[in-house]
Amino acid sequence: MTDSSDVLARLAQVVESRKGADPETSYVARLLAKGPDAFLKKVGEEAAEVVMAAKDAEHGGPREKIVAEMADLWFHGLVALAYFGLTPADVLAELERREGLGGLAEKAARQDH
Ligand SMILES: N=c1c2ncn([C@@H]3O[C@H](COP(=O)(O)OP(=O)(O)OP(=O)(O)O)[C@@H](O)[C@H]3O)c2ncn1[C@@H]1O[C@H](COP(=O)(O)O)[C@@H](O)[C@H]1O
Repeated sequence: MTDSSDVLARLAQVVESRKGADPETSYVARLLAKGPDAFLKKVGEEAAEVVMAAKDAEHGGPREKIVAEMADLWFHGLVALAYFGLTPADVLAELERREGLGGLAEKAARQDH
């Protein structure tokens, strides 16, 4: 039995291992071989599907659909991170950095608002 809290790190390793793998046998290798336009398009599509699933759930649709679409979004996001030499740990570190800093306070402190 594996620890699901490490799944992002494990999946990132698998994605990394697919760099240069055979696009005929690996979906990740195929996406990476096609280049950024392919997986960034998927990120956009999956984000839209999250929104649609959530809007459905507002009207009684299955919440499980949000989970499935969010998983697709996170997965394609991991492919994008890997392409740019980044990992889930980088994103988690950023969230950790923001811990305790309220969004409204952060916005007020920004020059560009
Ligand atoms: N978590 C995932 C994962 N989630 C979603 N997908 C694929 O992402 C695609 C999502 O596309 P859609 O839902 O839009 O369906 P589609 O119409 O088939 O997609 P397109 O033809 O538009 O690409 C599907 O082919 C899914 O199978 C994933 N493919 C792989 N993984 C993980 O990545 C690992 C490595 O995968 P391979 O590189 O294929 O070995 C796997 O072991 C899994 O752990």
